[in-house]
Amino acid sequence: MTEKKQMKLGLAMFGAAGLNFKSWLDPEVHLEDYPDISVDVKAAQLAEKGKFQFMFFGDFPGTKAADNGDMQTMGMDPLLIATVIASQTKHIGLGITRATSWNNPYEVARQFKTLDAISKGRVAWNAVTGANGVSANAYGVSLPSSFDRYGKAAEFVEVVQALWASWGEDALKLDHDNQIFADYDKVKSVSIKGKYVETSGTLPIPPSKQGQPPIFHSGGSSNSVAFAGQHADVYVGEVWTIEQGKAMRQALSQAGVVNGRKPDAIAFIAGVMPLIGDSKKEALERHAKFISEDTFYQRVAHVGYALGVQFTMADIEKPIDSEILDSVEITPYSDPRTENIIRVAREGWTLREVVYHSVIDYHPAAVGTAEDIADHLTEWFESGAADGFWVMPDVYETDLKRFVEEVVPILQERGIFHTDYEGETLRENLGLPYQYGVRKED
Ligand SMILES: Cc1cc2nc3c(=O)[nH]c(=O)nc-3n(C[C@H](O)[C@H](O)[C@H](O)COP(=O)(O)O)c2cc1C
Repeated sequence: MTEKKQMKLGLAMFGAAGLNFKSWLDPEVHLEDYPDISVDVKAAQLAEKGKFQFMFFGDFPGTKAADNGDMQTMGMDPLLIATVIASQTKHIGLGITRATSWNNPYEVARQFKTLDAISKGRVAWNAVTGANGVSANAYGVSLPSSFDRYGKAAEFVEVVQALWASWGEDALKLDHDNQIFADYDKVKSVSIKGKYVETSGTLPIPPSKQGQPPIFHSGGSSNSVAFAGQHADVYVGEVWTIEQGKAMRQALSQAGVVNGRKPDAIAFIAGVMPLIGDSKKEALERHAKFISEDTFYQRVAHVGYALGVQFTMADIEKPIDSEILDSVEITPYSDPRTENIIRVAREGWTLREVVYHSVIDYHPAAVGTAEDIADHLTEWFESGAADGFWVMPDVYETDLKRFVEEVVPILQERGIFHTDYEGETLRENLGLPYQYGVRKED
């Protein structure tokens, strides 16, 4: 019997008590010592207990929370948080974002190879261009056009990978008899002068257990997909329907093939917000506690905008009229969340409950019992919409715990999620080939 394909799970980590900005208000969360690294470590250990293949750290330097009731996220540097987590875990991978638009490639190469070595091959670099002008300004630069962002990103990754390979794979000797630590003829200086970045020097760190970190990438535009085709092993993206997921996977596959790679070379990881409860209603009520009045009304307006109507207060406690839903025309300019809004609304929820389904968010929600959430993941995975999921629980202490204790066992029983780590390194656990230096061919 051939083994069923296995989904990958990654935990979204933004250096807070959960993905919801109000997660700090959950009675189970104790943040008297904010910022408190032990909260992040505990979430990582919980995800490792659930055999998540990786954690995914975002990075938005320079930004501050929008509302006095919101928790600040990513105030601290994710690379440093991940370093502490690496020392307190054994298996889970650590995918960390560092944008190419405002960082320096030598610095990135050095930090990631150091952490990859320390963690014995559990690190990935999420090489994003970054689209946030506030972050760029904090680094004293302004954000260039998409063309230049991706032009620079491609050069940046090649410089980083060339630096990673500047220590020859077999340069380390540790030969006590002949007192030879390393063959330094095999440690070569890299000299690259590109249009956007340049370097001249060596990075004297031997390969980690996985050679070097795999490349993750997150974006959405065609430039981003083309960049991934050449450089990425894993793509974390925003899609709201199974059809959108399938199209994204197909686009990534084609972008890889154009670059001489195998059709399944790039794993597509879709975001999902698991809203878990003993019933759908209860899950929605719980999630509603984390949405402020202001945000709620902004989202009502947004749903109206996507559907081409202006809702009034009288509409909020009623299901959305089916005539409105029938008349919506989806065009390339529609909000990409529109089809998901319509799908949820057709289930007969009130407008208030439709909003509580997180239809106006960065990623779709899976709502209900552990079984409902497992069904959502199974359906998306088995229909080819994603190779895995970037899981965003509202609160780690409560929602992640339930996900690990209740959803993961169902996926394991269905034979679509592993029951233990396959190997020691992140590459082994993601099924990615060993790589050292700039990619040549798969
Ligand atoms: C899932 C996901 C995670 C992202 N995380 C970050 C991040 O942590 N830091 C950042 O500066 N940008 C982040 N971005 C933004 C991307 O860098 C990208 O610039 C943005 O999505 C715009 O897409 P485009 O570059 O394809 O136009 C993320 C995007 C996605 C889809």
